[in-house]
Amino acid sequence: MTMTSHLTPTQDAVELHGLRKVHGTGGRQVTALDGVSLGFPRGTFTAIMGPSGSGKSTLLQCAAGLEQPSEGKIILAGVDIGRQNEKQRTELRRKHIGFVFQAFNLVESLTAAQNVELPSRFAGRKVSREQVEQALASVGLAERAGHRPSELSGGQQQRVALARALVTRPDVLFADEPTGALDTVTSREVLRMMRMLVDQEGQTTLMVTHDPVAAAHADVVVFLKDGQIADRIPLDRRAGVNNAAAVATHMAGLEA
Ligand SMILES: Nc1ncnc2c1ncn2[C@@H]1O[C@H](COP(=O)(O)OP(=O)(O)OP(=O)(O)O)[C@@H](O)[C@H]1O
Repeated sequence: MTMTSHLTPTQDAVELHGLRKVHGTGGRQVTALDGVSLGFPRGTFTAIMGPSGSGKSTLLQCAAGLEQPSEGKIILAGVDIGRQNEKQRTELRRKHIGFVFQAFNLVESLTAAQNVELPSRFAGRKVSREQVEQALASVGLAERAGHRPSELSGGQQQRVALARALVTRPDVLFADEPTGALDTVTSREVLRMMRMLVDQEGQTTLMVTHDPVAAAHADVVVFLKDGQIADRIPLDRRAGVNNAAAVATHMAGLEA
């Protein structure tokens, strides 16, 4: 079991300590995470890559408090979530976490602004009209607040989902294949927006992706293999497109 520590405790928005996750029981057990210790520093953008089945989604789900690890500890926004009951964890997620997924999950009959507001309203937390406007403006969609999803491009719809995730100003944004359903051009639009949110608003972001070009927008790429950290490479932002090539080469090495 690899126990290499990548923690920088004083600055991390999320800390994972010796995380293990075993799915299933009896003879059908699968070890999805096998001793992962990793920190995600505040205000940085981390991409998580790795071959299919390497544990990326499990890591994201555990780090976000959606799945319970079999062993290990998760500190989110300074709180040890293993010590919390389900209700406290739900509250912690609502307060401190935003999510975007491959599917935009927007309600077709509602406007962009109403979609941004809806989850907070469900959670019993009122967000003001200004907060909604600000969230849409932060993803460059101030002019589209009154439009329904069908009147927006795929990239714009994902940016609405991004605004919805960010309207409560979460400590950490979790993104699981956020550009998986988008074409190359609209992917870039969403990734540039995510990068800008990190640079301008200090939005801590954690993204699972298969796409080296998407990962190249991050500050650090963590590579998983067989539930363990195979590598962690910091990217030099000045290297631009060369980063995507370096990430792709690294991935190919892991898949070989
Ligand atoms: N609910 C579950 N029950 C049983 N096994 C599971 C469950 N969820 C995940 N696994 C297994 O755990 C391992 C890691 O899965 P995970 O989805 O985290 O990998 P991944 O790297 O995100 O894969 P992909 O890139 O294909 O989405 C895989 O072997 C998977 O089959």
